[in-house]
Amino acid sequence: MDKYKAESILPYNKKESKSSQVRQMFDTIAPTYDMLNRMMTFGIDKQWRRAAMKRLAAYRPKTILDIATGTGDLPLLMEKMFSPESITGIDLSEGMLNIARKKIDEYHLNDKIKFFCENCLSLSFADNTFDAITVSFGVRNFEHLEKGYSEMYRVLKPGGTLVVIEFSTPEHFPFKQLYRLYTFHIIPLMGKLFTKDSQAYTYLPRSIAAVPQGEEMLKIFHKAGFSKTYCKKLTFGICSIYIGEK
Ligand SMILES: C[S@@+](CC[C@H](N)C(=O)[O-])C[C@H]1O[C@@H](n2cnc3c(N)ncnc32)[C@H](O)[C@@H]1O
Repeated sequence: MDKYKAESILPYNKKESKSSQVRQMFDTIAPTYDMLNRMMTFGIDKQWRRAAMKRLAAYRPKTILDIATGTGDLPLLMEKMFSPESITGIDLSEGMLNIARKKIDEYHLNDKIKFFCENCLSLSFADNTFDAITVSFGVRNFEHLEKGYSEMYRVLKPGGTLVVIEFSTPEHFPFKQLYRLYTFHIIPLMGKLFTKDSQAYTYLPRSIAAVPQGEEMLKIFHKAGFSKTYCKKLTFGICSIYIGEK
């Protein structure tokens, strides 16, 4: 398996595994995660998720696995937009999942949306289980990107769809320069002011800068077995949607 730069970008130290550090980081920032997300993206993250789910809705999936589900925003949006038969959300962080569970309780969706704590590098589901898999803002945190994608391929049904939403970096002047200034200077400052974990918001721009983008990301899709792949850039290239089929 190839190694990717994003895999060596760690939140805290060199000793523990990336999965363990990522879990610790999200457990710590979970209480302020939603609020800071909205603030840092000026609420545009909601539009990015909606744009991606519009594309997924066209495939009419009935059973969906949302990987790195976090506080559960994507399952709730899917339920609202096209109401599939069932949605399973998995995440490494119990802290994030507890917030997701509270939201599902509030909306009385416990029968339809289920959350489990697991690492997506070794999923507990049988081969060919889901019609679709979604991952929003999760893949840059994976310890092994190729392992993550090959597990997704394994549990997806033949003909099933994978939709990945991930940050990317604008390539052209002046957005490239403005974006760098914003992510490397303003975001860490906000993180310091509003969370107990200032390192989490220096990890964010470093991990975005290192994650494979565009064609490079699609190459990893192909390596895992996905076909009919494409990438759509949003908002000057700040966010990208990647789609592939099994
Ligand atoms: C930036 S949050 C995104 C949450 C949510 N998908 C969203 O759109 O807001 C990234 C999430 O990925 C989870 N995560 C990272 N690596 C993971 C892995 N290997 N397996 C499962 N979850 C993982 C983290 O715990 C965290 O909740």
